[in-house]
Amino acid sequence: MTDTIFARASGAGKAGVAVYRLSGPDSHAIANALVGKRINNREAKLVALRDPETAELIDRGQIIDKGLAILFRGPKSFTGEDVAEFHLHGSRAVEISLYETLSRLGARPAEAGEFTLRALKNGKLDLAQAEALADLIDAETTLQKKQALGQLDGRLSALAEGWRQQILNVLAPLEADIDFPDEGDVPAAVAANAGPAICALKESLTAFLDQSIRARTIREGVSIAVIGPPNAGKSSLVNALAGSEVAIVSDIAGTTRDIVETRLDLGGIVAAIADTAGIHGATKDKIEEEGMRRARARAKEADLRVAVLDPGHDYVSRETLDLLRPGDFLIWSKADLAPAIPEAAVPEGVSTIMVSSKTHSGLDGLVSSLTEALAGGLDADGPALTRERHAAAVREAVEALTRAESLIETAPELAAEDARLAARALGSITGAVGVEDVLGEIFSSFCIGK
Ligand SMILES: Nc1nc2c(ncn2[C@@H]2O[C@H](COP(=O)(O)OP(=O)(O)OP(=O)(O)O)[C@@H](O)[C@H]2O)c(=O)[nH]1
Ligand SMILES: [K+]
Ligand SMILES: [Mg+2]
Repeated sequence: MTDTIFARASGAGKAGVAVYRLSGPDSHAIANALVGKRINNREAKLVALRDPETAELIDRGQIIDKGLAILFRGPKSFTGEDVAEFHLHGSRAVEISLYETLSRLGARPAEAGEFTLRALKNGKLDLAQAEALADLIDAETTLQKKQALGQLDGRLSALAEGWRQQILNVLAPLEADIDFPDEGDVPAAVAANAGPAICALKESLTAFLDQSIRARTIREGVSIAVIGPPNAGKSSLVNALAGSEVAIVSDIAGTTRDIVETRLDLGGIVAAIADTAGIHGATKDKIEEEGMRRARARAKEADLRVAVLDPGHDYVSRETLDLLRPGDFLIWSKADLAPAIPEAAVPEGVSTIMVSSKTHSGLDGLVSSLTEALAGGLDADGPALTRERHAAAVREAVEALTRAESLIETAPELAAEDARLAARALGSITGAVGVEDVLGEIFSSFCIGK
């Protein structure tokens, strides 16, 4: 027997309206008892909620609150079970007395993600869609929202299911031949058909994996490290990009010691941009040394590096330039002072831009170049392997198909087994097979009430 669960579905804290949700076999009986009469299915009704045990007392009991009640009869509800929703005032006191009463009437507080888990178990959405729901709730940029909505619509699910079906189609004649062999081994015709089909699918999976790596940046965001010698204008640039004074700026070399991180929305990509300590030769200052160590480490692990050099300096920091990789940026700072750009051997594939953090000249150009580098050509609408879990499943399928391909002529039973493994791996994307063990992990990242 399933429990009846409840939680606040809207955000915590004081609010004009808060939405509470009950799901489970007793949810309608409990709702009707609170309201003191039967509520019709899918009809929003303004009601007073009372604790039924005190309702008979003087003054017809204390009301919990007045608000809207809506019932959804399963399976036509979010969870697929009977669901009741109350739209009450977002007050701590109302919440406390509602929770007390609901608990006494036999419902229990929901665990994180439990509503969605029930929806999954009742086939209202699959695992990729449940993940998309979490992504939609977490979405900070329009691009993230677009991607999550597409995934929620079942675009990845349809693709993964299609691949799995293709494998099953190849597998069926192969298995038939293994189970009922006319001759000793698989007829050449079956192997001749299955081989190319497996190979073609393997190729499309591999291509999809490659293209999906960038799509993940929409969901996960990217990290940018701003690096350069002391006083180059790194903190000033980060402040200009962020539009606020996130880092201390001064004319004293060595102002920034710790890494100062802030978030930017670059064309829908969430970028965590890190200001770092100035990198230069050796120092006797232990704190400065540690700052430089952190700066170099951050430069190495960031997705993109923006080096800042002051053209007015009488040297060009080779140490900084050596940290750059193709696709990174080199900013000549303090453009308003209009110094001549020194002759520096710029590493290959690095774009150079002149910027003044004081007058903001060149700043828009930098923002659009960064945006183009990160979000250019990204298709948020298409299906994508937005999580490592999806990519791992596809990689596993590719490996199994590669083995199947090589075994199809010599050991068809083993080839069939590998093809089954590949189908299983792809099925785990939507949760069609073998996901029980990961469910806990996925749903624990949900908020209570989702
Ligand atoms: N005129 C002008 N001055 C700038 C510009 N950018 C930075 N400065 C000045 O350059 C000095 C150093 O700037 P910061 O932003 O602190 O430099 P930094 O690279 O973060 O320095 P450290 O943290 O010490 O490594 C300050 O006096 C800034 O006002 C600019 O675009 N134009
Ligand atoms: K400084
Ligand atoms: Mg600084």
